[in-house]
Amino acid sequence: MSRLEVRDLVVGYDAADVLRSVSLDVPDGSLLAIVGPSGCGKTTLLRTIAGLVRARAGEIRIGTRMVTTHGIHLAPEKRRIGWVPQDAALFPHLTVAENIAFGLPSARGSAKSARRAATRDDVQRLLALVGLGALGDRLPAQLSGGQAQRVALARALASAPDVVLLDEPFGALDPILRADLRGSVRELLREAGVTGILVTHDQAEALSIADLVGVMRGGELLQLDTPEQVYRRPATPWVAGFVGDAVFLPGTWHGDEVACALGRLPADWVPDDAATASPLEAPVDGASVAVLVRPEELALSPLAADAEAQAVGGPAAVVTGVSYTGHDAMLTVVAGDLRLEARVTAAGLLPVGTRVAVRVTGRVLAYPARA
Ligand SMILES: Nc1ncnc2c1ncn2[C@@H]1O[C@H](COP(=O)(O)OP(=O)(O)OP(=O)(O)O)[C@@H](O)[C@H]1O
Repeated sequence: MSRLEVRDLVVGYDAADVLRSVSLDVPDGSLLAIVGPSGCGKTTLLRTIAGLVRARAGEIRIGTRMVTTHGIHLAPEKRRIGWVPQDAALFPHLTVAENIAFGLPSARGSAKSARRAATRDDVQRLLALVGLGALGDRLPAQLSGGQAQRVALARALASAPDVVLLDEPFGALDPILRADLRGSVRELLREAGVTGILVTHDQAEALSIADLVGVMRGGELLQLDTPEQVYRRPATPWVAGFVGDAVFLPGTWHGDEVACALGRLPADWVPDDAATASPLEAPVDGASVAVLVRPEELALSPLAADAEAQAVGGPAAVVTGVSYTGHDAMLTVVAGDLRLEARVTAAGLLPVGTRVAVRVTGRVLAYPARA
């Protein structure tokens, strides 16, 4: 178990840099999930930490060991890092137990040694840990996708790594298996006490299983925070839209309130560069801002007439669409030029055509308005 620190990492394959000064810190035994659009550099980050790609600049430290810095590039096999790829990548001619034994340092990457080691207690313990105690003699072709991923995790843990890197480990699985496996992988990593980085395309997955979430775009890490902070206080409007549904309204700043189409709302200011700017640097009164409202922050109350809407204080609107998902539903609500998405529980479902008053619950966030 070890802390992982990355400082000002710059990586490129050809002329252009693919990672641009990425810094992150994953405490001992924590799981960091990295999300970001395709091509933003997630896999490159994992490959560089693993030592498979050389950095142009920056440092990587695992515990007290510096594994990458100017003039130093520790070989991948010496980094004490386990790797779980998207497709499990098991050896087809080795049994489950032999595949796991292959990861033992004593097997030294040899199939012959792995066959000999397959009956060892530590292999049996790893098999039990990933819930496959009865399947040690099976070949990979006789496993389901989820079972194969568990074997890949056990093989990665066999070397007693300080850090495990998981590159889209659930990507090829169906949604039910995926949900089931991600819960158990989180528990297994915790039990093994290993620090982990998980790359995923699934924002909900990142928010639900990780201790920390890193949001990348164009080779930069835009935010590294707890899942709650990333969702509740995104560093930029782009992050807000990437990690969840977001409505942005134009507004003006007035002290700790904004005025926008949904009325005058209590608001917190999020400066352009949340990491460095002082929170005191709020805009001047009357300055234009972009107001973030999440769909679940909109409360809808059905109305009998326009007069009632005015009494409630919010704009009168009408429900024009319903997207039902079982436990909740997304309602499209239109008020004049304003089009909003509001998330309601199944019990709060309103039919198309219902006239409603719209109210914002809680504080909203205000970002610098983009020209
Ligand atoms: N071996 C390589 N040689 C040259 N360019 C590469 C190489 N591997 C990746 N790239 C480029 O580096 C950039 C980042 O790729 P990377 O695979 O790290 O992104 P990613 O965020 O993991 O993408 P995805 O989500 O699609 O897997 C992309 O523009 C990609 O084309």
